[in-house]
Amino acid sequence: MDISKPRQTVDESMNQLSLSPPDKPSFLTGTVRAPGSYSQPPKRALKPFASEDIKILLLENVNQSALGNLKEQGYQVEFLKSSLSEDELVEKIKGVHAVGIRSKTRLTRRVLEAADNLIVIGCFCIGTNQVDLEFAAERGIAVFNSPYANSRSVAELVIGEIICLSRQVGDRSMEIHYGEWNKVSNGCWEIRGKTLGIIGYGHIGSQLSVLAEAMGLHVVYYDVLPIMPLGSAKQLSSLHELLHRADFISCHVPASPETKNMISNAEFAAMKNGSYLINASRGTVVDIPSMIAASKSGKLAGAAIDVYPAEPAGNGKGKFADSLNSWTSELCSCRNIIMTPHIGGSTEEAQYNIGLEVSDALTRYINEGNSVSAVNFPEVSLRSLTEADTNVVRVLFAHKNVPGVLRQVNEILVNHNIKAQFSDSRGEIAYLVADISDCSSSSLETLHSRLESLPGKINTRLLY
Ligand SMILES: NC(=O)C1=CN([C@@H]2O[C@H](COP(=O)(O)OP(=O)(O)OC[C@H]3O[C@@H](n4cnc5c(N)ncnc54)[C@H](O)[C@@H]3O)[C@@H](O)[C@H]2O)C=CC1
Ligand SMILES: O=C(O)C(=O)COP(=O)(O)O
Repeated sequence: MDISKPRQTVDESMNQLSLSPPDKPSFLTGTVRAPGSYSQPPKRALKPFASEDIKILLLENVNQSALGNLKEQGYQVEFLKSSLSEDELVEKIKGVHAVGIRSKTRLTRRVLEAADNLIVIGCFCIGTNQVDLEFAAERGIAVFNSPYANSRSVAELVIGEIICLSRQVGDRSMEIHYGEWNKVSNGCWEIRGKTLGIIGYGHIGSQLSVLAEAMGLHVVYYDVLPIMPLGSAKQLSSLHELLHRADFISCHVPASPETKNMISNAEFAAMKNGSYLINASRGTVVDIPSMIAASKSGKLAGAAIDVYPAEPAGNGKGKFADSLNSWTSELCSCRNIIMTPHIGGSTEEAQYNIGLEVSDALTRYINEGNSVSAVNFPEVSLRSLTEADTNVVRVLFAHKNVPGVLRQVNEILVNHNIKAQFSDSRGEIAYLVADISDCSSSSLETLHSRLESLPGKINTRLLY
């Protein structure tokens, strides 16, 4: 069903709202859950449609906290443990209103073109490089993520890896698993007094900085933005200077054209002999064949890699092989290389919190049109309606950011009392939310079709 179109009339909806419990249908009785405030009088649950008609597709084993949260809303939720290929998604996404993914699932232009009902995407992770954000916005699809719920988990893993690399724990552990006793101190160091170079001093890089200083490391960092140092850390003006000074180098930049292969032959050449590299950001950031060469030449004393240019869609034996990345066996043969299967953010705490945060964002957007914290869309929020706001309809109108559209919209809304209105734009896209009163059922149908007929329209939703 097309959720953008009014299904029940306002009068019917109001009648249902006036029922008293326990007769009131469950999808109309609850108050809309929003983080933080529960103001008086109680919020009125806006529903554009019966909740059971909302279809949500959750991929990549998103945490059960999200599943519970979304099911509580009455939505139909399909839950899959692994990711899907582009071809599979093109079929699967048809009729879906919201999709939840993690870092693996690629929502390409082709997938989004096939998404006939999609209004919102939830990335249950930090990175959003796997989604065509610009095209999603052009289609009026808002994208949300969890900007820092797993930052601490990544920073802690990196701290552990710095010590493990420095003491060659990975190699010693592997040897003893195969029966070899190899008690050595050669090339094993304390980390105290060594220098950590952090590339990308954002949420994760800065957390790492604090933990590292507490362990006695000196911290230097490089970032394209001027960022206030924490503790005694020092920002350097060039990547080259960082490579030249650091004993340990850890990458915490997003995937972008600028960061693609940012650590390659020239950068390995600029590093100190016997330095260590850690990459728990994105697989595109480090050129692995160059890293293998640096490891074999002794330039690198060790490395810890959590992310890869190609990663398997789901768990399973034999999936991380040369067929995925041609250099896999060569990498596995290098000494003192710790390899982990993209687990930087995979802790119970992080996943539970991400599940709640992103499912809340999806629910707020579906139920109230609230786009605050969207990563690709104008951020607009109106106060929640209360039980006292009877006969009020919320209009959600995404449109092209060109002159004259707002005037045309207001010409359509002019026959109603506009109780509240807020509009904002982001690049080519604008988004208007308006609460209007005095809507009869017939005017609602007309309102919807008139807004839909405007030339600048991207999509229209009415909540009532
Ligand atoms: N391994 C894992 O499981 C996880 C990996 N990640 C990855 O870590 C990345 C970083 O995460 P956050 O710290 O939360 O991101 P963030 O956005 O808070 O910080 C990134 C920093 O990199 C800087 N930066 C961007 N381009 C740069 C360049 N060319 N050179 C130098 N600095 C540059 C930015 O100015 C920013 O300060 C994410 O984009 C994600 O790809 C995030 C969470 C878990
Ligand atoms: O948060 C991120 O960007 C990550 O890389 C973690 O991704 P994941 O949820 O483990 O697929």
